[in-house]
Parts: sequence; C-alpha cells; structure tokens
Amino acid sequence: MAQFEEVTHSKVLVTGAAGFLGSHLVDFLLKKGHQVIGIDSFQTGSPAKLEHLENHPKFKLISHNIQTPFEGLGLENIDQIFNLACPASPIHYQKDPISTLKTCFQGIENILELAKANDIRVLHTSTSEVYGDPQVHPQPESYWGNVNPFGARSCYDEGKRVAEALCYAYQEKYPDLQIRIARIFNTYGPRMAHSDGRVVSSFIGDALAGNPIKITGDGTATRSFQYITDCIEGLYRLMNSDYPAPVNIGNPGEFTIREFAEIIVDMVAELGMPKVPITYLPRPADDPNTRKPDITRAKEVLGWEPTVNLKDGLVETIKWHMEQSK
Ligand SMILES: O=c1ccn([C@@H]2O[C@H](COP(=O)(O)OP(=O)(O)O[C@H]3OC[C@@H](O)[C@H](O)[C@H]3O)[C@@H](O)[C@H]2O)c(=O)[nH]1
Repeated sequence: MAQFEEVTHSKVLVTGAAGFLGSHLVDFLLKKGHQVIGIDSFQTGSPAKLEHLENHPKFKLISHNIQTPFEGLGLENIDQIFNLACPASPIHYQKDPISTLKTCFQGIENILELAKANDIRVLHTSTSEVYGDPQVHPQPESYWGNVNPFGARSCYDEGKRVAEALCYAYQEKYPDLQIRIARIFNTYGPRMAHSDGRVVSSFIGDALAGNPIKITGDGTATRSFQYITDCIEGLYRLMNSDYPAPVNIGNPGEFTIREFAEIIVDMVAELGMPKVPITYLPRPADDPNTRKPDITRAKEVLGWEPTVNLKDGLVETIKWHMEQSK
C-alpha cells in the first residue's frame, strides 16, 4: 500500500467549492480542522450550497474563474489544492463547449503554475469519461479509452484527457511537484439539484413531483453509482497518499438505467406517493453504453473502497430532495 499520511491543520484551496462535490469536500475538510479557501465562478455552482458556512472562522469564499490566473488573490501560502472546478453534467458542459475546454486546460494550467511557484500539492479531478464508450469492462486505469475527439461530448472528455496530459507533462518536467489524479465515476447525493440534469437527481426530482421518469435511450445503458461521502473520502485519501498516477474513485455496483429507474419508482412509491410511469426519449449523442470502475488500484494504494450501498445512499438523497420542495 502507498503511504497515506494525514496532514493536520493545513490550508487547503478547493476550486469549484460551490458545486456538488466541492461543497461536500469543503464541509469534510473543515470538520477535519483544516483552513479552507473556496473558489467558484458560479457558472454551475451556487453560493446557496455554502450558505451554512457564511460565518465559519476557517472558511473563505472567493469569486474567481480558474480560466484566469490566480495572481493577486493571496493564495501563495496554500498547502494543497483540490481542483474540482468544471461543469460536470452533460447538459451543462455541452452548453458552452469552448468554455468547458478552457476550464479543463487553462484552469489546470493556472493551478499547476501556482503550485509550481509555491510548492503546493495538487489533486486534479478527472473523470470516468476519459474512458469514453469503453470497450474494456470494467475499466482499469491502464485502459486508454474509446473517445470521440470530434463530437458533442469531446469538450469534456478530451478536455479532461488533456488536463491529465498536462499534469503528466508538469510532473515529468518538475519532479518535485506533487500531483494526484482522481478519475471520478458517477456520483450522487444531497445537493445535486433536480435541474442538474444527471440521471439520479432527474429521476428522483421527477418521481417526487409525480412526473414521468425520462430515460434517454432504451434503458439498456449501464452506470455504477457512488454515494458522495465515499467519493469525498477517496479524494481525501488520494490527496494525502504518495501515489502519482490516476486512481479510479467509484462504486463497482452496476445497473442498467431501466433497472435504476424502477428502483427510484419503487422507492418513491413506498413513501406513499403515486407510482410514476417510465417514458423514453432519444439517446444523447455518444452516450456511453456501459461504465463500471475497476477499483483494484484504489483498494491497494489507498486502502479505500465504497461503504454506502445504493439503497442507503438513495434514501438520504430522496430525503434531501423532499426537504427542498417543502
Ligand atoms: O434524465 C436523464 C439523464 C440521464 N439519463 C441517462 O442516464 C445515464 C447517465 O447519465 P448522466 O447524465 O447522469 O451521466 P453520464 O454518465 O452521461 O456522465 C457523467 O459521467 C461521469 C461524470 O464524470 C460526469 O459528471 C458526467 O459527465 C446515461 O445513459 C443517460 O443517457 C437518462 O436516462 N435520463
């Protein structure tokens, strides 16, 4: 196992702090006693996700787009940077593909420059989308992927791939620079709004509102869903490990989208609400057919694996959605 060394009371920068993952990571780091600076452009993130920290003595939120260098923001004394800033829902990252590419490439370039100049460790969040529509199943980190470089998803898939390539190039050129890469698989939980567009929040939001669930495609595509707390623990362990290559962070439990829709319909019906119908819409361009992480590496180098099963995670997520609609 690689060395996992918990750093106590450090100063940590989280980009994308007002996003779904970012806001949970900020809470987690503050609970651990760290001082946290959050950065967000509020393109898809929302200050409401951090409202509860408004007067927290160890938290500061800065409005900044990582496409722009960090000079003048006073970030020289940071110990660690988690780079989470990027629209992640397909409907969001495809809205302004040029901006998504800039966030991926210029964003990580600005972060690496800041890190290089000030000896800061960086964890970059990559994605299972670097595997594209995979022809190897499940996907280990050694798989190079099957990505369309010239299509609707390429702004994100290729953006995340070029960001990994830039991390690699910096590591080669500046061996003292500490870089960690997490390839995050589909993650869900409280604070992912109904309007986010990703499948878990869409299905739950619709089922609770009594609307039909909308499957895009024929429902045979598969995904593996990881609960937010497992993801955050995995990111934290990776940051504080000495492992320099990409690590999959995901839950290997795999479901077809139709199976998943049925689970949501049944869980919401068990709460005494009407059983909503399932409808079918056209499949989005280049939507991957299958996805499931091979987490052998994460188990070996981080001593990490997911602990929350799908039903338990969904109970918490449904509860959160119900509170939102009160
Ligand atoms: O309302 C919906 C949304 C999605 N889907 C389907 O559900 C599956 C999952 O779609 P999502 O939009 O939740 O997410 P995707 O797996 O396509 O992409 C995600 O992958 C991993 C992460 O890095 C990213 O956050 C995100 O890009 C797809 O097959 C999609 O077509 C629906 O059937 N209905």
